[in-house]
Amino acid sequence: MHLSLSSSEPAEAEKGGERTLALMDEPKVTGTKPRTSWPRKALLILGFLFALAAIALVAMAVSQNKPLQKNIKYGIVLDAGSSHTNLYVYEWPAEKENDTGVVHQVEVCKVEGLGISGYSQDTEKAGLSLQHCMKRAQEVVPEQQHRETPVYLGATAGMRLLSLQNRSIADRVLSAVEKTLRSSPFNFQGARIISGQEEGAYGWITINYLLGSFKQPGWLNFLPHLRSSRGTSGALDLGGASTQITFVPDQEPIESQENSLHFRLYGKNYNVYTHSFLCYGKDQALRLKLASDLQSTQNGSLLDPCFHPGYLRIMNISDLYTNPCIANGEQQLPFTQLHLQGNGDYQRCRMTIQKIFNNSHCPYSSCSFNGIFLPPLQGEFGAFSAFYFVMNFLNLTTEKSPVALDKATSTVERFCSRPWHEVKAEFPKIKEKYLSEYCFSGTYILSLLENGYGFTMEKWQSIQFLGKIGSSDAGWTLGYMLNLTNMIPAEKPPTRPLSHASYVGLMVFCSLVLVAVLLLSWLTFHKPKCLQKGLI
Ligand SMILES: Nc1ccn([C@@H]2O[C@H](COP(=O)(O)OP(=O)(O)OP(=O)(O)O)[C@@H](O)[C@H]2O)c(=O)n1
Ligand SMILES: [Ca+2]
Repeated sequence: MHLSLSSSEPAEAEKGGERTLALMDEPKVTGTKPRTSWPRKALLILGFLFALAAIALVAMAVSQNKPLQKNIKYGIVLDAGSSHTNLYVYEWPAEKENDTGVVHQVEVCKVEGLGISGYSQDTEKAGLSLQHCMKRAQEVVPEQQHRETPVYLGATAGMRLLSLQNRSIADRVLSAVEKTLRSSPFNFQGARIISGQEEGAYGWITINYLLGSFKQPGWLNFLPHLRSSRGTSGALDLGGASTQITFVPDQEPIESQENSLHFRLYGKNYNVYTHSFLCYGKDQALRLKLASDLQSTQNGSLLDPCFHPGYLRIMNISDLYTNPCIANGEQQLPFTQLHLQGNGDYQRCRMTIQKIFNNSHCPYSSCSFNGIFLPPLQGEFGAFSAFYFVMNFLNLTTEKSPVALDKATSTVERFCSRPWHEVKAEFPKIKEKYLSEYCFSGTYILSLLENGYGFTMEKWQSIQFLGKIGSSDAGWTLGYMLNLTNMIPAEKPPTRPLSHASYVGLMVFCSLVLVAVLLLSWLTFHKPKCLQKGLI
C-alpha cells in the first residue's frame, strides 16, 4: 500500500514545488517497517504531557475542594404554642454562620400533652412536660457541645391569652418551664412570651431565609444596581389561638405604624407589613363562632353546619367562656351545656364564620377585618402551620402549581357533606379532635384568606402551602434563633464573586480553551510537515 501511494505521486509532484519538496523529504521506502518520524514522536510526547497535565489539574481541583472536617454548631428552640409545644434542634457549620441558608433543622420533638398555657391549674406540670424532649435533644447534640448550645423558649398566643387573663399564673407557668430548661446541660438563654408582631416577623424571616430570598448571587457584586431585584415571599401562619400575615407591600409608607417593621438584612432594607390576630387561630375562631351561634339558641342545642352530618359534641358553656377572646355573655345563658349536632353544610358554615369578621369600619385606605389596616397583597405567599396541616389533609397542597380556589372550595364542600361515621372509618389513625374539625378548619381557612385578606381567584394562586422547606419546618422558631444569635448580619459579608469550586472549574476550562486556540493557530499557520502530507 505504501508502495502504490509512492508510485502515484510523481504526477502530482509536478504540480507544485512545495509538494515536491515534501515528497523528497520522505524517508526512502525500503520495504522494511517505517520508523516513526520525529515530529510525530514530538506530538505523541506533547499529547501525553497534555493528558497528564489535564489529569493533574482535575485531580488537584477535586482534592482541593474536598469538604474539610466540619465544625458544627447547634441551637435549640422550643415553640410553646397554644395547642402544643415543639422542640427544634438546628445545626450549622461554624465557619459559615453568617451566610444565608446554612442553618437547618436536624430534629423536631413533639411534646406530649397540652400546650404550656393548658397547665394553668397545675403549673409545675408545664415544666415536667418538657423533660422527654429535652432528653431527646441531649441525644441529638454531641455531649461535648451541650454547654455551648443555646436553648430558647418562646411562648405564643396561648400564653398571651393566659397572661391577659391572669398574669401571675402565666408567670408561674414560665417559671416552671424555666426550671426544667435551666436544669438541662444546655446554655439556657430565656423563656418568654413573644409578641404577635415578633411571631409574624420571625415567620417571615424563617421562610425567606430557607427559600434563599435574601441570597444575592455572587455575580451581582459586579452589578450592584440589580441587587434589589429579587423579591421576598409573604408569610401566613395559622395557629390554634392566633394567625399572622406578614409581607413586603408595594405601597410605602405603611399607613399604620403598629403594623410596620423595618429590617436591614444582608445589606438590603425591607419595609415589612405584619399583623397578628389574637383569637383568630383555628381553635379560638371556632370558639368565637360557637359563642356567636349560641346567641340564637334557646335551649343549648345547636345544629352546626361546620361539622359532619351525624357528628355530636357536648361542651360545657363555662369552658367556652374561659378566656378573653369571648368577653361576656355567659351569665345571660339559661343553660350550662352546649349540645352540638353537625349537618355538614359548607355554604351555611361559611355564613356563620363570616359573622366573626367585623367589616363595619375601616379607618385606613383598606382593611382586612375588625378595622385592621391591610395594604394591597403583593407577591408570593408561603402558608404554614395549620394552613398546611388542614390543606394537606384535604389533598389541596401540591408541589407544582397551586390548586385553584374553586377546586379548593368544592373539595371542602364535598368533605363537609360526608357523614361522620364514614369519615371516621376512612381515617381511623387521625386524632378525633383534628379529624372532626377539618370541615370547620377548611371552611375557616377559605373564609379568612378569601374574605378576610382578599385572596380571591387570581391572588389565591400566589399562595403555596408549605410544611417544610428542605429539612426545616416552616414556622417562626428558626428566624427567632437567627436573630438572637446574630446570625443575620445587617450588611452583606464580603464575598468573592465565584465560589472556590466554580473558580477552579472556570480556570481549568479557560486554560484548556487557550491551549486549544494556541494549538489550532500553530497548526494553521505553521503546518508541521508531518501533517502537510495528510492535508493535501
Ligand atoms: N395534623 C394536625 C396538627 C395540628 N392541627 C391543629 O392545628 C392547629 C394549630 O396548630 P399549631 O400551628 O401547632 O398551633 P399552636 O402553635 O399550638 O398555636 P399558636 O401558634 O396560636 O400559639 C391546632 O388547632 C391543632 O389542633 C391539625 O388540625 N392537624
Ligand atoms: Ca404556632
